[in-house]
Amino acid sequence: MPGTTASPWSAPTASGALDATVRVPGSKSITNRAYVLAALSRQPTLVRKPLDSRDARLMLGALTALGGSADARDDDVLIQPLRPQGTEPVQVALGNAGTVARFTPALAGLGSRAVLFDGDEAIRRRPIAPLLRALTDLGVEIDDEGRGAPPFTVRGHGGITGGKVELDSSASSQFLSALLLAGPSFASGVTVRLVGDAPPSEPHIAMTLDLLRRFGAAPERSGPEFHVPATSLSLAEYAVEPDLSTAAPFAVAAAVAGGTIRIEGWPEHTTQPGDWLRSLLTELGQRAELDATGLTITGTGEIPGARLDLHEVGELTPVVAALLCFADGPSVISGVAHLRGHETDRLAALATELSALGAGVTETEDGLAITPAPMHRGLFHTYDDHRLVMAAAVLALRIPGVEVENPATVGKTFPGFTATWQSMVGENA
Ligand SMILES: O=C(O)C1=C[C@@H](OP(=O)(O)O)[C@@H](O)[C@H](O)C1
Ligand SMILES: C=C(OP(=O)(O)O)C(=O)O
Repeated sequence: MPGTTASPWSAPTASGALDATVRVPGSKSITNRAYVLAALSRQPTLVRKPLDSRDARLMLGALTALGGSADARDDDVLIQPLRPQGTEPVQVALGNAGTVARFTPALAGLGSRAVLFDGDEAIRRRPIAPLLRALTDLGVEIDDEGRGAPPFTVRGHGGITGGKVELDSSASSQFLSALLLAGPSFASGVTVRLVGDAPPSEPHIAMTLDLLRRFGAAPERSGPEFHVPATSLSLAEYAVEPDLSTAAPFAVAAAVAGGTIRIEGWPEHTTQPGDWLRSLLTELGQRAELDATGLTITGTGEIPGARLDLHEVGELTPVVAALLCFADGPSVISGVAHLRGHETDRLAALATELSALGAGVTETEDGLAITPAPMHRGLFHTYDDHRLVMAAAVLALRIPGVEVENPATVGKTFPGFTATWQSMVGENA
């Protein structure tokens, strides 16, 4: 069984209706995009209130290895542009961060070194071959010994010509985002023509285009074709929004336990997929009110079954699946076959762990079928997946005695999760 030998976390059960205000850290997806674009800019960028977590630190480590630098200033981080110097080989540690694994190889192609990319066992199993093929087609020299997966070496030759390329981004939207983020720095820009099934996670593609525009690029999209002209990027300062996918377990907590949860700083306009939770919760009969200070969710504790296509918001699946275990009828989640290539095979992990606690959960070809049933205490395995820790916390609100294995793995995106969760429920951390 995956995981570490650290003690499990006894996740708290709600003793009554919830009443709490919570603040979640910065968005992983925005932070790591802002860091990449800042490193590719011609002048330093002050990234305000970025996420500080394992994935964000891995991104800073990668940029430092590639010739950039980052200085923490209170809650902010000043990123210096990449100044690749020297020719000796370096290494980039990927951990299990999809954004680092997918976004940084192109940056190595812009430098003049051999850069070895490798990380956790799990990242070696996650899809990346279509991206490596597209980078190769754009003139980047990559040696992966035919694996199409880490470990692989990018041999930089001082720049990337760029131009037109075909890409199958159906296994992960991050392949497309990777080419678009680096595109302004290619000599001829980049034109990506998507082939194969549509990429998942459409909001994350919109996020990439939004961030590119803020840094001065002019991406264009026409059906399956994306064009990013060569541009000199720059943005003096950029403030990161709170992470709405990290906010997801807090947002659904009021629906599960009843009561009111306020999430500070929920943006009024955003490209984050987590914003879809407002319409989901409303559709499920809860109240979600957004104003300039944040989002207030008032829940009933009663949840109807639902049929949900989560193709665009796949990373919310673990928390939504946990929520639907408390519905008053069956539910079906579809459109998320690609979750088999996330931090772990999330469909298998959720079917196994939710069933082990008593729910009727089975895998379908592209999702989960959930038949609620009385659930009971037990150890919830987390497969080194932060979002499984969050899903288990949601279950524990109504099931006494849920023990969460390896809670520290939540540090991928929110190192303070268990303490914040306990204070939301009214327990001392
Ligand atoms: O670009 C991004 O920041 C992300 C895109 C999505 O990846 P997939 O398209 O691989 O699901 C999402 O699940 C991941 O958590 C973050
Ligand atoms: C899929 C996820 O992460 P990654 O950025 O590693 O792809 C996630 O956070 O749910």
